Amino acid sequence: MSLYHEAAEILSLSPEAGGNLKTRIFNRKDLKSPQQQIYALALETCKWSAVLKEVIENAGILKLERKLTPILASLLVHDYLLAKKGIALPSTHGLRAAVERHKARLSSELTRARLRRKAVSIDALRDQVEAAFAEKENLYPRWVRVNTLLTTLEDQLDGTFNDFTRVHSTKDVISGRGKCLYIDEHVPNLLAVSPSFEITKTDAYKSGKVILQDKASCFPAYLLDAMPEDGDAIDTCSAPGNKTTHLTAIIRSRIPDAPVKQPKVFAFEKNPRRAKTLEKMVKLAGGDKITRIGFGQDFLKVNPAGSVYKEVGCLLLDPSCSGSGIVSRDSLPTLYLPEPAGANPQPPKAGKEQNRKRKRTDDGGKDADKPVLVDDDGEETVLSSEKELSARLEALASFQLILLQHAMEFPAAKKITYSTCSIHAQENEQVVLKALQSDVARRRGWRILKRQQQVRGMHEWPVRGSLEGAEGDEDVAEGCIRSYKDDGRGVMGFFVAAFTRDPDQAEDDGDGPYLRDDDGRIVRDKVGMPTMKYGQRALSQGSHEKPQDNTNRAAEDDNAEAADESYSEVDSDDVGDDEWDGFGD
Ligand SMILES: C[S@@+](CC[C@H](N)C(=O)[O-])C[C@H]1O[C@@H](n2cnc3c(N)ncnc32)[C@H](O)[C@@H]1O
Repeated sequence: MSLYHEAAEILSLSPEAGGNLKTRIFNRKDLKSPQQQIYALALETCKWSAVLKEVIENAGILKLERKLTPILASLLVHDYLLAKKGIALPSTHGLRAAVERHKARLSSELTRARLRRKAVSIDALRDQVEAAFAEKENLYPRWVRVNTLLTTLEDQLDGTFNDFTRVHSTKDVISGRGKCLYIDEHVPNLLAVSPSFEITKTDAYKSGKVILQDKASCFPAYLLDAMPEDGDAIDTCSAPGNKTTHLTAIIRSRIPDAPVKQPKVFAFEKNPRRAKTLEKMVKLAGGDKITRIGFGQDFLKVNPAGSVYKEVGCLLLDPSCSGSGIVSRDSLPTLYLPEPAGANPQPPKAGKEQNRKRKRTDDGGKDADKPVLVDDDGEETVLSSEKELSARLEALASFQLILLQHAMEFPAAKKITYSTCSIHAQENEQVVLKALQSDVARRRGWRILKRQQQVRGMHEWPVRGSLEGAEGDEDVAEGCIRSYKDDGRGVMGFFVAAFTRDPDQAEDDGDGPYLRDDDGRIVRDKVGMPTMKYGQRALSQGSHEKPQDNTNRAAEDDNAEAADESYSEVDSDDVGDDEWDGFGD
C-alpha cells in the first residue's frame, strides 16, 4: 500500500478507533511506509485542508478522476502543490498522473485561494495556515526544558532561540506574533516557546540538548531537590524518561567537578518495550554514565535491603495513573474535505470555514458523557459508567499506595516525591494521606514536606492540594502541589507531593515490614503481592487486579515518541525473577 493509501486509511478511521493522530500511526506495526512520513503528511494535510478543499473543488478534479477519493485527493494535492519533493510516487504511477494531469488548474486555484486570503506569497500563506492551526489546536505554549547535561540556558538563548522575542508571561507566548519565549519563573532551565515553532526540527532537539516536557512534569525532579550528600537516587517508574533525565541533570549540576564519588540514578521500568525508549532517551540526553536502567524491572520486586541500594537517599515515584490531567493536544486535528464527485458544491467564501468538517471526536453523543481513561501509550478507553471509573481509580490508587510504601522502605532514603498526571483526589491527596498513616511511614518517620520547606519555585507555585481531598489536613493540602489544565497557566493537570524523613520520629525495628522466609526473601501471596509482617496485606482489597498502566504522556514526551519509532520488543523472559537487588556492579 502506498504512503497515500496508508495516510488516507488512518485519517478515515472512525472516532471509536480512539487515540490521537500520533498514537494511531506510531502504535501501528503493520504500516509499510515510515511512520514519521505518514504522520507528517497526515498532519500537514489537516493543517492545509481548508485551502486544499477550495483548490480541489474549484479545479473540479474529483469529477474527472474517479480513482481519487476526497481524502486521497487532499493528500496528493497537498504534496503536489506544497511539498518540496512533490508527490512521493513514481511519475508513471496512476495516482500521481491523476493529479499532475491537472497541473495548471491546481496551480491557478492555489493562487486564487492565496489571493482570497490576501497573502502576498506562498510563504505568507504558510504563516497564516500555521497561525490558524496554532490558534485552534494549541492553547498551551511549548514547554522546553534545557538539558543541562549537554548545554546551558545561556547557550540555548544565544543559539536555538536567538531570534525569539522575550515576553513577560506564558499568555504572551500563546498570543504573541512570530517567535516568542518566556523564561519560566518557577522551574530553572525551563522555557515556554510559541506553539507553532517547530522545535522538533532544530539541532538542539535532535541532539537532546532541549527536551519537550510540560512544566508540571518538571515539578517532581525539581521538588525532590537531590543533593550530593543524599547519595544515589531511584526513579521507580521511569519510561519514557523525562523525569529520569531531569533528575540526572539536577544531580549532575550539583556534583563538584573534582573527582568525588558520583551518585547513581537507578531507573526502573517494568514494561520492556517502554524500557527501550527509556534507554534511548537517557542516552540521547547524555545521562547514560550516571543512570543505571532496570530493563523490564518491576520496582515492587526490588529489594530495598539490597546492598546496591544502601546509599539511595532520594526516590522519585511517578507511577501509572488515570491520565485525567492530560491536555488534549492529543485530539485529532480538524480535516476539511472536498465534496465528493456528484455532490453540488457551494462556491467557497474567502477565509471562512463553512465547509463540511469531519466529526472525529463526535460520535453522535453515544460516548460523549462517559468517563475516559488514557493509558501509558495514549490509548483511550471509554468506561461504561461512573461506577466503572470509580473501581478503576480505586485499583490504581491501591497500586500507587503500595509503590509509595515500598519506596518508603529504602533504608537510607530521606526524600521521596510522589506524582501523577491525574486530577482525582483518590490517586493524589488520598494516597498521600494513606501513605502517611501507614505502618512504614510511622516506623521510619516519614512526613509530608511542608510548603515552607520546599525549593523556592515550588514553594511559590500558587496552586496547592485539595483541602477536601486531604480531609481537612491543612499541612498536607498546602504541602501538595497541583496544576489544572485549562486554568490559563498553560500547563497540564498534575499532582505532586514530597515526603521527608525524620529519623528522630522513627520507630523502626530495622527489619522492614514484610514477612520473610528462612532465606530472607519476602513471602508473597499467589498473585505475587508481598505479605506484611503484622498480618496486613501489602495491597488493599481489590487491587490484585492488574492495574491499567494509565498515563498518557503525549503532552510531555514528544522526544520520547520520536525515539520510540523503532521500538523492538524485548523478550520478557529477560526480566529478573522475584526480588531483584542488583545491577551487579
Ligand atoms: C507515568 S509513566 C512514567 C513517566 C515518566 N516518569 C516520565 O516522566 O517520563 C509510568 C511508567 O511506570 C511504569 N510502571 C508501572 N508500574 C511499574 C512498576 N511496578 N515498576 C516499574 N515500572 C512501572 C509503566 O510501565 C510506565 O512506563
